[in-house]
Amino acid sequence: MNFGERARAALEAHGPLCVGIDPHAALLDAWGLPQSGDGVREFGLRTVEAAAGRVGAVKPQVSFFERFGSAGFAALEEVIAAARTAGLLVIADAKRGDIGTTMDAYAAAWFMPGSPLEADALTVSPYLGVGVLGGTFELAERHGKGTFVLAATSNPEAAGVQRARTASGDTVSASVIAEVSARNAAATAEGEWGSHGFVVGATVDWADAGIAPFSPPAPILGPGFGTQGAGPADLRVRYGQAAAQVFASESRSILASGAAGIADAIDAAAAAYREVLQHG
Ligand SMILES: O=c1ccn([C@@H]2O[C@H](COP(=O)(O)O)[C@@H](O)[C@H]2O)c(=O)[nH]1
Repeated sequence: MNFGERARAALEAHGPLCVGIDPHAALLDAWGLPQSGDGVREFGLRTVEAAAGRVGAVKPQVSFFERFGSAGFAALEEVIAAARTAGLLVIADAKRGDIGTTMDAYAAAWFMPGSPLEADALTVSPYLGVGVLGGTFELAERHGKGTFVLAATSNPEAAGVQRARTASGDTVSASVIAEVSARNAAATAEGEWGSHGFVVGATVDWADAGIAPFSPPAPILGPGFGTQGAGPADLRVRYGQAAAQVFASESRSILASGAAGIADAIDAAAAAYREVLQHG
């Protein structure tokens, strides 16, 4: 099964909630864990244990592991492996973007079967040109992996770059979506979801971003829920017809409940998103 279809199956089985694994320094303190590789390992493994069976996907934020160097990366390897063993889709949020030959090495790190950091999908930046992602797309497709391309990110600072107009008059966000959609169409059988999804923040006004109407046959990663201000109702308000395609990503809002409360927090949030999908 390609990644697009695996994402679709996960969304159908579990609903939209995607649990972010972001071991901020303050959260490590609140969880009573050390500021070290051991701390982020324990934080990640406890989050995975709580998420398993409750949601379809987790999104480890690589930066919070990277700050502990090799110990942090060793911890991340364990967290990713535990999540995948538990049947969770792992979306590695590393936002890789570089020239094509360098991207190929990133793709090998995150997609090659047996690689220490093997994940199911990776966030990638198209801002060196969508063309640099060709080798990454190809390796992902070959191994049933996927990408989430930064199209319209949740942060307000993105507007200046992403809402700018290209020579055709489209916004940069819209042109990224069009280029990646063309790749999906060429690489995917009729009726299947493509393996290259889009990051479209839950805080983004689609008319302003020039991306409405937008309902691609591909998954959407929607950060911006929870601490950044969007709530479950924004699944319909923001994503409209594409609501059922969205992994609604929450990190701090769930992780703040602590190790003792995280399972209940995930249950409550997951139910709230499913309710919006079922009853509007
Ligand atoms: O547009 C984007 C893309 C990625 N992110 C990442 O998602 C989480 C959000 O964390 P919260 O605690 O739920 O706010 C974090 O890892 C970001 O790097 C994003 O926020 N916006």
